[in-house]
Amino acid sequence: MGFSRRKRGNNKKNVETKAAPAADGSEKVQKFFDERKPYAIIERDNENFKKYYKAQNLMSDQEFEQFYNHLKIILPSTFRITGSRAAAMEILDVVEKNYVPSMQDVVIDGVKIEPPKPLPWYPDNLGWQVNAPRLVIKKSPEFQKFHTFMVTETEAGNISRQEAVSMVPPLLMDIKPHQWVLDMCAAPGSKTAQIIEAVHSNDKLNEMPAGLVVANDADYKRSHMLVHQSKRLQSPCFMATNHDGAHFPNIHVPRLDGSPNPVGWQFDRVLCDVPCSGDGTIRKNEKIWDNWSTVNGLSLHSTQIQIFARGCQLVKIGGRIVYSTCSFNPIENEAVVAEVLRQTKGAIRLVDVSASLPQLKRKPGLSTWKVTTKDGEFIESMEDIKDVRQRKKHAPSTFPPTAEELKEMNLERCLRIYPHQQDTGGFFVAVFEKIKPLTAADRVNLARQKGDKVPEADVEEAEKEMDVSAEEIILTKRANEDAAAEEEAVSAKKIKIDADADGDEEEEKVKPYESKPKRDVPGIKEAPFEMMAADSPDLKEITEFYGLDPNFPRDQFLLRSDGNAKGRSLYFVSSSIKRVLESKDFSRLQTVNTGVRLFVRQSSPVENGSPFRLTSEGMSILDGVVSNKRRLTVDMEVLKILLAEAFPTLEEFPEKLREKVHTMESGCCIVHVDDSQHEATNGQDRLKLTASLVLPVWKGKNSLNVLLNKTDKKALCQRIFGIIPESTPEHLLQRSTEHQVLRKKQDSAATASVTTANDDSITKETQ
Ligand SMILES: C[S@@+](CC[C@H](N)C(=O)[O-])C[C@H]1O[C@@H](n2cnc3c(N)ncnc32)[C@H](O)[C@@H]1O
Repeated sequence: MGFSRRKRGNNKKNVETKAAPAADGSEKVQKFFDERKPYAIIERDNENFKKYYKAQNLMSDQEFEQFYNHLKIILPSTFRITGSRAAAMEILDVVEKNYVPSMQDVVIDGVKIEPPKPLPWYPDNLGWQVNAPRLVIKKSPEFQKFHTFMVTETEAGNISRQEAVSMVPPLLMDIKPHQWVLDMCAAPGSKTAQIIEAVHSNDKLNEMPAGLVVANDADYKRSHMLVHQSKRLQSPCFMATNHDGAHFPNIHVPRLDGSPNPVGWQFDRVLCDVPCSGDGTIRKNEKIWDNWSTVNGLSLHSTQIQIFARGCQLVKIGGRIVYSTCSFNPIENEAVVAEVLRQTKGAIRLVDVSASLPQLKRKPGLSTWKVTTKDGEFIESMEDIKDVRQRKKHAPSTFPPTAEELKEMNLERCLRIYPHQQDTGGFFVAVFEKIKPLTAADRVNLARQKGDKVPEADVEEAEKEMDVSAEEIILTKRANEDAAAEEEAVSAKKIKIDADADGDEEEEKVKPYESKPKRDVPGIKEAPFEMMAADSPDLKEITEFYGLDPNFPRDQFLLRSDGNAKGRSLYFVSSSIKRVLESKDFSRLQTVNTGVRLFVRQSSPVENGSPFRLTSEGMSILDGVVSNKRRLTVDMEVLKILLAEAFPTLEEFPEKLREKVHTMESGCCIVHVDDSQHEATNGQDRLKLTASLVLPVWKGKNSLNVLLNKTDKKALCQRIFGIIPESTPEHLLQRSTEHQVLRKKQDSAATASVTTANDDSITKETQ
């Protein structure tokens, strides 16, 4: 039996979509999905897919039918509530108390629509599922209201749309705040976001985590998606890099105690969420029904092994490495796991995670599977491939392990998650621990850790490993650039790979990694990373004006000058990121971004003010270090004015606040919102703040203006007060008296000067 590759575009047009009945009643809701697109161009059926997976013996025949039918049902949407714990709990409170109760009894066209519900296995109810197609949203005011809330909060970065099963790997990494974590194939970054949150999970104790997160992606353009992701999480412990994961560079990192002999950079946790054929996302990416073929998995098998094997070198002894794909295919899953277990010769072992996330339904990994050629022909061994050229290209590691090998491997410890088990996408996850040295660098690090004498031979070998790796980076780059001309690369180009199992908004499709020189990527310009001297005049000026806490580390600032000698923005990094930046090999690392922007140089000077303004993304750090000199406390009434009005003047605020403001020089300050009076006032109409809220504000001669971008301001105003902020300054100016206009104009000149591309709301609202 052979599976020929279906030609693209040979799918039947205007075929009515076929939704199979689902066992759990979701077929009722499916009706609304199907109404949405009655003449879908994709037929949800693929004989080759069905035969291939049936042959893999994944489950009983009866269950297979259930599995296959469930693939045809459109995926419910799922989301995660993100951000620091306190902020996430606040959003959760709103969802649970304001929205879910109102959606309990919605019936549309005789079908009862279930309200959003928490994913039972996701910790602290922070993962949610919503089974409401567009038609339901249109017809139900309750769902419509919730949808608007979701859109606003997603834009503000407080909610992240992510496929439920894609949330599993970071949870199984078991990350602690002090750990160093590498995400090898990270873009667009939904799992990175979860990792950053885990490293910051102790933030309520006001601790700067000792851990760090490096998010890497081989695709230069996609690696910039990680910058966006990290920016809203405001972590000084984060770095985005751009390398082929299989050749992630070796870096020496200065030792903590300052002693000589820097250590090789290794991580406590590594995630290899490798590029894969993505057939586990078929419910969302319907095109897979049309495009599916065995070629996709076979073409990626070797790349997956290389990335995972490099991950094993980069993880510390005692550390954890997680391998995952959004594919059902054993060639991309167990076969990769088995080969890397083989190659690492007992240095890593599969961890039994059956007790973790107990409510998550899963099946064990396969111990055996069927292999095909690229033409879809089932084969038992390499000898079955008659064409010599084909045989040369086929990886022997695609075949299942021998009975002897299996005894050591424990492949059943892998997790297979199927869509019909809990109405999700499909995923494969395997969790490993490094238990023995794998490289000379491991042996050196282990000996140093134990305080043992380090054998000279190991040190030399470790240095050689470093050099080989550096050389490899250059060689692979060249090889990759040349590869474009080769036949393999041409065929690879045809394969559309789903990069993202995550159900994020962007339905990104990427090709397997092909190195592209940076100059080919338009629109992306990078500034160099330069550590600032702790006693630099700029930092002295900032310290003075904002009364920075003397204990705040001034030697952890980065200057990114964007080619401007005076520098525009000051970024703050954690001490662990600083160690990396100070590595003698730092230039080997293609760093895309790091640090949280705390201060921005203003384009025009302000009389008696600081040349630097504060940023909204820096608030969580600055809140603890800016003195009372540049701080105001306001109540909810004042906050409402600040958020809802486009350009509030001082006259609108209570006298006590006005008095304090008058004593301050013009410029930036921090506003702390006090909601302790909530019960005493008409708090029932609005959200009670459970986490502290701090905002950057520009204090002008006669006005106070919140320095938030439009999206964040709108989300906050809507969430707390249920209103949309005023946004048209012209309209406001027209309404104002001559006197007010004059004064506002005076202030607007100063305020406009503090505006940057990111905090653009003020410019528009004051000019
Ligand atoms: C499945 S996606 C990762 C999804 C991501 N972990 C998330 O949760 O948002 C795979 C990613 O691997 C990247 N990639 C492909 N080949 C790579 C390689 N050799 N090294 C590192 N990344 C690679 C792709 O650009 C793609 O962004």
